[in-house]
Amino acid sequence: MMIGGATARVPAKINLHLGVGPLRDDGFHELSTLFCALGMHDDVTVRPAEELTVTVTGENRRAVPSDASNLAARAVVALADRIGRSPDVSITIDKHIPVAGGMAGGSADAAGALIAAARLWRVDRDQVDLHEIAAELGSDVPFSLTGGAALGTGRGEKLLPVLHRGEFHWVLAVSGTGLSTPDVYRELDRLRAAGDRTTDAGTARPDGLMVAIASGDVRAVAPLLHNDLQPAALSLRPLLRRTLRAGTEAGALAGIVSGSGPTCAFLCADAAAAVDVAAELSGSGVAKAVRTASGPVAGARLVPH
Ligand SMILES: C[C@@](CO)(OP(=O)(O)O)[C@H](O)COP(=O)(O)OP(=O)(O)OC[C@H]1O[C@@H](n2ccc(N)nc2=O)[C@H](O)[C@@H]1O
Ligand SMILES: Nc1ncnc2c1ncn2[C@@H]1O[C@H](COP(=O)(O)OP(=O)(O)O)[C@@H](O)[C@H]1O
Repeated sequence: MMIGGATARVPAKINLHLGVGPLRDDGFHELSTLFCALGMHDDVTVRPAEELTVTVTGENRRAVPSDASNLAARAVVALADRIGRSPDVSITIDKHIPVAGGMAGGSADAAGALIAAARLWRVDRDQVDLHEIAAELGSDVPFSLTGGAALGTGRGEKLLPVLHRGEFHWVLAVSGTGLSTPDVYRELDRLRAAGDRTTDAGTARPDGLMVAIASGDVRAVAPLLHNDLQPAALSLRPLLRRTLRAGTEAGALAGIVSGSGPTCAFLCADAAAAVDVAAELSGSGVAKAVRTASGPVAGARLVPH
């Protein structure tokens, strides 16, 4: 039977802990990070076509490339190369994850394209290791495939599932313009070269936070959120200090820059508190858009047509 198309739904991520070690010879930094997948998704649909095309729809479609540089297109080409077939498909991305926001939106689309194309082409996933292809596409792509909560090491591509209980409720303050991930890592290197490393977690494992996540106790989790990239993101975008302050003043338990930023993520006591914090932040004018989302949620998965 010929399949007409396949759609994958893929979550955004935040880093509950992002410890950045030294710059490696390959240009990446050694990480110790605790990823958490959030209930904010892109949908990626792959259909048979005469040539490889990318169409982007949805509220965050602007600034997403629709040529071969799109990470979803690169994912399809990588899988086609691996199994020795033509990559000619049409890819449609329904984009809801902020672009260049530190929430792994491009990685989500790559992971979605991989599992959707694998389904369309009936790839035997016991024979073809999608995780390995994902890691070649980007450091965050393997986590977009697996989702949940996971400890990421290496450059972020080596994953260990982390025990978690219950749901945590977040408010996301989204900026109008993104930050480039390499620029933020470079800024961290510059700040480190200039001296102060006292707040750096480096590659130590976040054991206390892992215990807190397993307990499901949001008040134990809140004070342990940490991001070594935050000073670099704040250095490039000083106005984010105001956003972080506004979130905690609005009643969040804690606020943190998400990954390389500029999205700020606020942990709230429960779902009702998240709605209140979101309403207050929306009125404060410190963000282009304010969203709520909870997690951990599942990683990339196929959805019925
Ligand atoms: C910072 C994080 C935190 O999860 O994500 P975002 O917040 O951007 O989503 C990740 O480390 C981003 O992962 P990802 O966006 O997949 O990065 P990649 O495409 O692999 O690498 C882009 C560039 O980021 C820098 N990079 C990335 C990962 C890493 N461990 N060290 C690095 O120095 C390098 O300059 C690299 O060339
Ligand atoms: N499918 C995609 N979705 C979003 N951005 C993409 C995609 N493919 C390529 N890009 C490029 O990747 C850059 C980083 O985007 P994104 O993955 O959303 O951010 P981040 O690395 O901060 O999580 C964007 O500026 C864009 O040019």
